[in-house]
Parts: sequence; C-alpha cells; structure tokens
Amino acid sequence: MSNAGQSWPPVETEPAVPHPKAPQPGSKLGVHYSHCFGCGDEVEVGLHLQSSVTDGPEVVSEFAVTEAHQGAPGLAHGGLLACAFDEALGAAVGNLLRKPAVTAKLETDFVRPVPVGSTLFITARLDGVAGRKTYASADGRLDAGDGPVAVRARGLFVTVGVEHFTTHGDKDALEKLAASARRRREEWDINP
Ligand SMILES: CCCCCCCC(=O)SCCNC(=O)CCNC(=O)[C@H](O)C(C)(C)COP(=O)(O)OP(=O)(O)OC[C@H]1O[C@@H](n2cnc3c(N)ncnc32)[C@H](O)[C@@H]1OP(=O)(O)O
Repeated sequence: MSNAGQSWPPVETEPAVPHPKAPQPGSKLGVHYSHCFGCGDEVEVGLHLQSSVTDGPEVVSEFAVTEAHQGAPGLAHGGLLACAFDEALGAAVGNLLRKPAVTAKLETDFVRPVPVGSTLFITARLDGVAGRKTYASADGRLDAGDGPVAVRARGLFVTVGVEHFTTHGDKDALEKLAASARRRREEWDINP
C-alpha cells in the first residue's frame, strides 16, 4: 500500500536551507567513503551510486542495476533498492546541509519492477527540518530522469556529532580518513 496519503513531513518543520558552502548546482559529489556499499569505489559488488547537485536544490543519483543486485532472476532486490535510496537521501542531507546525519527511519514504495541492466535515476530533496531531524524524500525513475517512477522513498535523518562515529564505528578506518575528515570538519557544522 502506498504511503502517499500520509502527511509528510509528519511533524511541523522549517524549510531546510542549504549551507552557504553546500556544493553548487552542477557539482558532482565524490565518494564519501571508499568502502561504502552505496557509493564506494572499492566495493566490487556495491551500488556505485554517482550523485550530483541540481537546482532545487536536489541531489540526483544514478544507480546502474547489475546481476550482483538481483533478488529474483533479472530483477533488482528490494532491499538493495532501499539501500540505494538510503544513500541518495543521505547524500542530499549530508551535502546540502553539511552536517553529519544518520538514517533513523526509511520508508520505500516499490511501484514497478527494476530490471537488471536498467539505470535508476534517483532525485532526492530536503522536505523540512525540526531541530536535529531532517526529513527528505526521493523518486527513482527508470532509465531516464523523466522515465516512469519505479520506487519512491522518504526518510528521517538525525544530525549527530562526530562522536557517533568514533564511539560506534571503526576507529582505525576513521583515522585513515583523518585528512579528508579534517577538511570536512572545517567546512561542516559538526555539532547538532
Ligand atoms: C554522505 C553520506 C551518505 C550516507 C548514507 C547512508 C546513511 C546511513 O545508512 S546511516 C546508518 C544507519 N543508521 C544508523 O545506524 C542510526 C542508528 N540509530 C542511532 O544511532 C540513534 O537511534 C539516532 C542517532 C538516530 C537517534 O538517537 P539519539 O541521538 O539518542 O536521538 P533521539 O533523541 O533518540 O532522536 C532524535 C529525534 O529523532 C526522533 N527519532 C529517532 N528515531 C526515530 C524513528 N525511527 N522514527 C521517528 N522518529 C525518530 C526522536 O523521536 C527524536 O525526536 P525529538 O527531537 O522530537 O524528541
């Protein structure tokens, strides 16, 4: 059943205003972590999402569906499609607001099958902010930016401090990211 009839965002929000240093429309967004299953270039069977910022502001991501992503013969696995939307929504929240945030809730509507060999064009936008909570939604269209909608998603992202990652994550891997992380710390407002 579609969730289209439910109020969204579910709470009163303020407009999500992009950070002054957010990537400009036309900017390609790089890999945020090479071992990320959603975008990382060192994960052979990962989703390898490639994202860029558009007017709106929105983030458009492309996900090329391969045999590694199947659930049924020739069709994408729904959980992997949800993963693609988690990545696309997270990229929009993180890059446009320039604050670390994690997914607290993710809803997906699977509208039509996504075949192996197709490319999903995912457009993600910020719908509102309430304190540490950012609401975002996305549509995924088959094979073109104006193709038929195959998947819709919406999510709640909660802004966290860097300690979220240092406390719960892999400290060695985090240290290896120190140089780029330092650059981000200078540019992002890391405290919620
Ligand atoms: C560029 C980067 C792209 C990355 C894309 C990929 C992103 C990811 O996949 S992140 C990984 C998956 N997510 C996680 O591991 C998060 C695990 N969860 C947590 O760590 C915590 O539950 C966390 C941080 C979300 C919230 O915990 P905490 O900081 O204690 O805040 P908490 O007070 O519980 O919640 C904050 C607010 O969010 C609300 N909230 C939290 N979870 C939910 C939920 N599931 N549903 C509805 N509301 C929720 C709370 O009610 C609260 O609202 P209010 O401010 O109005 O009281």
